[in-house]
Formats: sequence, structure tokens, C-alpha cells
Amino acid sequence: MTGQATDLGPDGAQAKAATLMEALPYLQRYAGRTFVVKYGGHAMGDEDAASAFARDVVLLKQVGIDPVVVHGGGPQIGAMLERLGHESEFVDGLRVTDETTAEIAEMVLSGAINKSIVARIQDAGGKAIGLSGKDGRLVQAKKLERTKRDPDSNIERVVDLGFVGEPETVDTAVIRTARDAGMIPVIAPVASGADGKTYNINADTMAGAIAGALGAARLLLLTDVTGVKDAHGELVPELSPADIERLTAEGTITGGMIPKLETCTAALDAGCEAAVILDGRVRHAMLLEFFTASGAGTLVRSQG
Ligand SMILES: Nc1ncnc2c1ncn2[C@@H]1O[C@H](COP(=O)(O)OP(=O)(O)O)[C@@H](O)[C@H]1O
Ligand SMILES: CC(=O)N[C@@H](CCC(=O)OP(=O)(O)O)C(=O)O
Repeated sequence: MTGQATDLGPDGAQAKAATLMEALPYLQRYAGRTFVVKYGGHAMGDEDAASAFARDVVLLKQVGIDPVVVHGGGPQIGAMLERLGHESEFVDGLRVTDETTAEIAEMVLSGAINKSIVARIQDAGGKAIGLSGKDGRLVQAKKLERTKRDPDSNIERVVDLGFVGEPETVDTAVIRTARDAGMIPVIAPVASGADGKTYNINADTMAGAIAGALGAARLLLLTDVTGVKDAHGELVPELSPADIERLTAEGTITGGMIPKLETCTAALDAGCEAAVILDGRVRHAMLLEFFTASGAGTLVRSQG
């Protein structure tokens, strides 16, 4: 240790110590609390980024926080569908899912992606367990009912998205069992319905439902922007559910950001303390968010 401090020089060593000290109040505040991290397909990036993410998760666990990872894999499902010559279409950010698509989505999410995240966490020195909504009946899905207003006739029409689901019930017992065994749960957004069918669930929605059911201290949504931007393109550091409604009505929040922020509001309503939208492409974005006074990204909480 002495040798390393000397190598850094007295100023460098002091700066390193100051960074660690800045983290102390946050380490104390969050010890024993649960953080649900949604790791999206776009945020997965390259090998180095994926390893850095895994190391961050292991660090959280090491300092006494309970991370729960819920992952996506939209681009990876798209690539596999293309390889297999199966067409894919999105409605309002959700993939229309026929029986074959559901099968392929499960293969990619619960198979390839889930296991590679588990392996990386273990390479970084953690113990991880790969799950989907099906395991231990963590999530039971129901078919997502979606309607859309026809702009010409102004009539609400039902849009059939096939086997796209939403969580109907969440039983967190399997997560608590994993946590008590010192493991980090890594969850794929796939679940069975009461009809025994496999449902494909948007990963943000899955993460929000789990964060709400766990009463998590934070729901972290890692994406490919620095956070929510206002009408001038400036980062908004903090939002309340009322701000979200206003910015959506004004047309400042669009596309994939709409379901993401709806998820934040739903998670807060269900018992999660706060949610954060942050840039998963930035190395150690999670650590900067949790352990520095300035934070990162956009914080969503009720009092605004
Ligand atoms: N007001 C806004 N602030 C930031 N991003 C926004 C906003 N409105 C729409 N977006 C879009 O939302 C996208 C993030 O949603 P999405 O692509 O679904 O993310 P992911 O694939 O990580 O789940 C951003 O890349 C951006 O294009
Ligand atoms: C219903 C639905 O759209 N499911 C998503 C599930 C994966 C996901 O949400 O992945 P990202 O977070 O990487 O976008 C899909 O099929 O792409």
C-alpha cells in the first residue's frame, strides 16, 4: 500500500483517499439495501464495457449492497431473428411476438445473454445465479393489452402484440433465497402465463415490477443517453412523476423513453424509493451515481 501511494505522488494519494472518503456516507446509507439494475441490450456494448459492468456489480455486493440485475437484449434478439430469417416488428417500443419469436427471445435472453452475464460476474469474483420469471415462479405474466387511437376515426383499437406480457404477480422468495446465499440474481425478462404459455416482457417493465415488489432503494435503468433531456436538449437532473406527465404531454419525452419513465412511476407507486436513468456506455456510471455527491443521470422520485 505504502509503495502504491508513493507511486501516485502525495497529491494523487490524497485525491484517491478523498474519493474513498466521499463514498463513506453513501456506503453507510445504502448498506443492506437492494438496488435493481436494468442492463439493456444497447448498454452491453463491447467486451470491456461488459466486464466493467460486472466488476461494478461485484463491488456493490462486496460493500454490503444487494444488487439484482434484470437484463434486456433487444438488439441481440433482433440479430438472431434476422439470422433465422424471421421478420420482427415493433409497436410503441414493444416487439410483436408470435410463438416462434417468443421461443427465440427466450433462447437468446435466458440462454446466451443471461449465462454470459452470470459468467462475467463470476470472472469478477462474485457468485451469480441466472433466473427468468419462470424460476421459482418469480414472475407470472399476463398478456399485455394495448390499445391505440386511430388518428383518422379517433376510435381506440386493440393492438394484438401476441405473446408480449406484463408481470401480473411477483414472488420475490427466490431472490431473497439467492441473496441469503450470497448470490447476485441475474434475471431474464421472460415468464409463463397462467395459460402455460411463454411471454416476452420488456426488460424495463420487468425491472420496475421487481424493484417495486422488493421495495428497492433504487431502480437503475442503464441506457444509451446521459439521462432525460429537456426541450433544449439539456440533461434534467431530477424529475417527479408530475414532471414526467408534463414533459410527455409536451412531446419532450418520446419513443423508448416513454415506457422507461412510465416504469419509473409505476415502480415508485409500488414501493421503490427512487429510480435513475443513466448512461450505461459510461464506464463505472453506477459507481459515480451511488458514491459521489454529484451523482449522474436523471433521478426520478416522488417529491420531485
Ligand atoms: N427527452 C428525452 N431524453 C432522453 N432520451 C430520449 C428523450 N425522448 C426520447 N428519448 C430516446 O429514448 C432512447 C432510450 O430509450 P430506448 O432506446 O428504448 O433505450 P434502451 O434500448 O436502453 O432500453 C434514447 O436513446 C433517446 O433516443
Ligand atoms: C416485448 C419486448 O419488446 N421485449 C423485449 C425484451 C428485451 C428487451 O427489453 O431488451 P432491451 O432492454 O435491450 O431493449 C424484446 O423482445 O426486445
